[in-house]
Amino acid sequence: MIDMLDTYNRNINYLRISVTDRCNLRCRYCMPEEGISKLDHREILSLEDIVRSVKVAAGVGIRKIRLTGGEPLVRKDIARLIGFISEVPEIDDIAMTTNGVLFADMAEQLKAAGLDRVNFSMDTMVSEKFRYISRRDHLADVRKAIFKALELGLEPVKINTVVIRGFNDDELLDFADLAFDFPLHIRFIEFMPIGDLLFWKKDRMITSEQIKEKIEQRYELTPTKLVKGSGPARYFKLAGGRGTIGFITPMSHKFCSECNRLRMTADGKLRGCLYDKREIDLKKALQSKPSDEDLKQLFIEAILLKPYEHHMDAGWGKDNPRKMSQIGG
Ligand SMILES: Nc1nc2c(ncn2[C@@H]2O[C@H](COP(=O)(O)OP(=O)(O)OP(=O)(O)O)[C@@H](O)[C@H]2O)c(=O)[nH]1
Ligand SMILES: C[S@@+](CC[C@H](N)C(=O)[O-])C[C@H]1O[C@@H](n2cnc3c(N)ncnc32)[C@H](O)[C@@H]1O
Ligand code: SF4
Ligand code: SF4
Repeated sequence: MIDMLDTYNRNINYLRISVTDRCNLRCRYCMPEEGISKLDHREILSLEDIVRSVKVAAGVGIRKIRLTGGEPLVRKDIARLIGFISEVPEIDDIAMTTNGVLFADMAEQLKAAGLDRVNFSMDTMVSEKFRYISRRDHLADVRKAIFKALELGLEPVKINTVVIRGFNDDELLDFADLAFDFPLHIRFIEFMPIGDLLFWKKDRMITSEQIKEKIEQRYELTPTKLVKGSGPARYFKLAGGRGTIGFITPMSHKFCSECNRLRMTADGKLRGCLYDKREIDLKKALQSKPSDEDLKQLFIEAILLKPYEHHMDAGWGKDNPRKMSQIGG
């Protein structure tokens, strides 16, 4: 098995696949109320194309796959896709990032297909606030999903919470309590200026330092490296508690020097960085009956295109056509 290093000597072993740009929520920071122009069925990668791409990617060092979206669970053949990916011998971790709305009823099927673990997004634990931020009434389904994942042992079970001043910064201790009471890993994410910035304001962003200070009013925090994962979060144990809290700090402390990832969009573009609009057109290549070696070269090209770091300060740019839901986070 090979390791693939990029231009800056980083080992790229993690592929995030956005399987659809559709979603059953409309989070204000991610999607407008009317949704986004939905890709036609023919424009998105087929199940076969995704599986073939994963096999090729495994040949250039990819070991971890994360399925994301849009909302990955609205893609009809998602369990079959997981089943096929789990047969690729080099892949040792299949994870998903989901809003959880459809998860509880599908959980057994997903686990049986080979899903190893799940990260749920939940920004608030208050029903009216959930309705406000996601423009839909599904908090109860998300909670049910989280406990179902725990029951099935899809561990570690993580929760992604984008912290937004004036919206959920009054709930930080409630989230910490949740991690104290249950074996859950709550990750506070710094709000990023991505997409059409409909909800973004600089003063809505709270740094992880500020969040940590607030939590230390109630809990003693000790760093831990024991939470399985491939992402940038830094974790802390809560003295006496069952879970952990984590911080994802794209704004206050870039983690690009440890970047290990590549992204594939639903319409088949390889993207070297969340924030870099340059893309490699895998879908177009797939239409011309390429050899595996041809495809492999495209993956290598995308890896070598990875920038040293993001330039969020320079802004998203009007010519950057994608929104967060079309990249997958
Ligand atoms: N700037 C930046 N933010 C990222 C990157 N990867 C993840 N994030 C942020 O962190 C959030 C959570 O990521 P997840 O989809 O849960 O995946 P992960 O943290 O890589 O997953 P683990 O393997 O469980 O550690 C994303 O939605 C983004 O907001 C990245 O490469 N760059
Ligand atoms: C784009 S969603 C896709 C997967 C799935 N629909 C979900 O919500 O988990 C992935 C993650 O991106 C996060 N996200 C979206 N916009 C963001 C922003 N501007 N800043 C930080 N995180 C963001 C969401 O909170 C979610 O955890
Ligand atoms: S963050 Fe996830 S759940 Fe919310 S609108 Fe975006 S894709 Fe959908
Ligand atoms: S912003 Fe780009 S370079 Fe930095 S960690 Fe994320 S994907 Fe990697």
